[in-house]
Amino acid sequence: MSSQSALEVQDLARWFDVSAPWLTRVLERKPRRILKAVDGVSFSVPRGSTFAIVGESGCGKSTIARLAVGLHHPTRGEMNFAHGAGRDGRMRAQMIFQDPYACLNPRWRVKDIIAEPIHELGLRRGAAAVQARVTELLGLVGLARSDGEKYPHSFSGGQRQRISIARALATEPEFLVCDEPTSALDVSVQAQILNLMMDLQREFGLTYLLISHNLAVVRHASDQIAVMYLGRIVEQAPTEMLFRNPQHPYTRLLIDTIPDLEAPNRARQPLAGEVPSPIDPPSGCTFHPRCPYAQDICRQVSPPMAHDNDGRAIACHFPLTTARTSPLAGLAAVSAN
Ligand SMILES: Nc1ncnc2c1ncn2[C@@H]1O[C@H](COP(=O)(O)OP(=O)(O)OP(=O)(O)O)[C@@H](O)[C@H]1O
Repeated sequence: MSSQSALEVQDLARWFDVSAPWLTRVLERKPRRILKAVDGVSFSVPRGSTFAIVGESGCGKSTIARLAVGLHHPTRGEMNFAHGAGRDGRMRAQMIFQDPYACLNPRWRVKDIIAEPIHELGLRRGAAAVQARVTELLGLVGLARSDGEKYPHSFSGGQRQRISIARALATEPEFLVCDEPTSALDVSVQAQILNLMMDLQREFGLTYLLISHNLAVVRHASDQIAVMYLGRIVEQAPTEMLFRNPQHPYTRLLIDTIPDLEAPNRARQPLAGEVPSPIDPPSGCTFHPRCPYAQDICRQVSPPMAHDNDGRAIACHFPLTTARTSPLAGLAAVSAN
């Protein structure tokens, strides 16, 4: 494992057995059904950086987040953190969820919620030291000492997310897995929480795995983006490269769904159709039924992942080259006639 990496993921897969119960299967002659939520994903996350995973609902993002914090075990492949379990035997990866309210005990005061992991892990000795640390953590996330006396229901969604960040920081993590941390929040509050996360990253050298269905949300917060479709990464690149020159048709279509204030009249191809079921995925390239460029080979052969020297990886038989980034717009213009 490279000393620069905080996390290396190699050929990671997580399958779920979604078959009917055994007796039903035998009596009704139903086949076993396997859902490949994540199927052969590889990436590495440099220390102190933010690696975002984006894609539509059901593509496997949350399953990767859960694998990262040990809530799922891989069916195949590996996920290695640089720090391992740490010298003190504890994992330094913590998770921040979409719905902070569901993760905060409603009967506990905020100061007790934040103090619990400090006490559990023995990170401070004595009530005064724990209390001082709680006050420090509240300050770090922009809350007042007096907020510690209140219960979670007294806070807005954004403030609750600040509380769950403080609780995560209480464990002194090196790695935070953030699963849709802002999607339950108003747009203005989303930016505040993302800015807070970026400030904390700079201050403590944290590494983030940021999961989102929304490319616009991760654009300013991430260093690299992996775009997932039906359990696989279809394109991965440094953030600005991905936005400037998306090469997978799916990435291009996702970018086209972002309202663009600078070019509101730009021709766009809508992202048509639903994500197919991962229980019975399409043959070949699983994106082919929705792809404007699909040809016979796309229906038959799954494209391998190709890496270039600039840090881009892409799995597509017909990547959009720079000269070809506008045919989608061309198609839209043709279909409008
Ligand atoms: N425990 C499970 N048992 C069976 N299927 C599961 C389980 N967890 C996830 N899945 C399925 O795996 C696929 C990927 O789910 P996952 O939650 O990882 O996707 P996602 O991209 O995070 O979507 P969303 O944004 O809707 O959560 C989905 O089809 C989902 O129904």
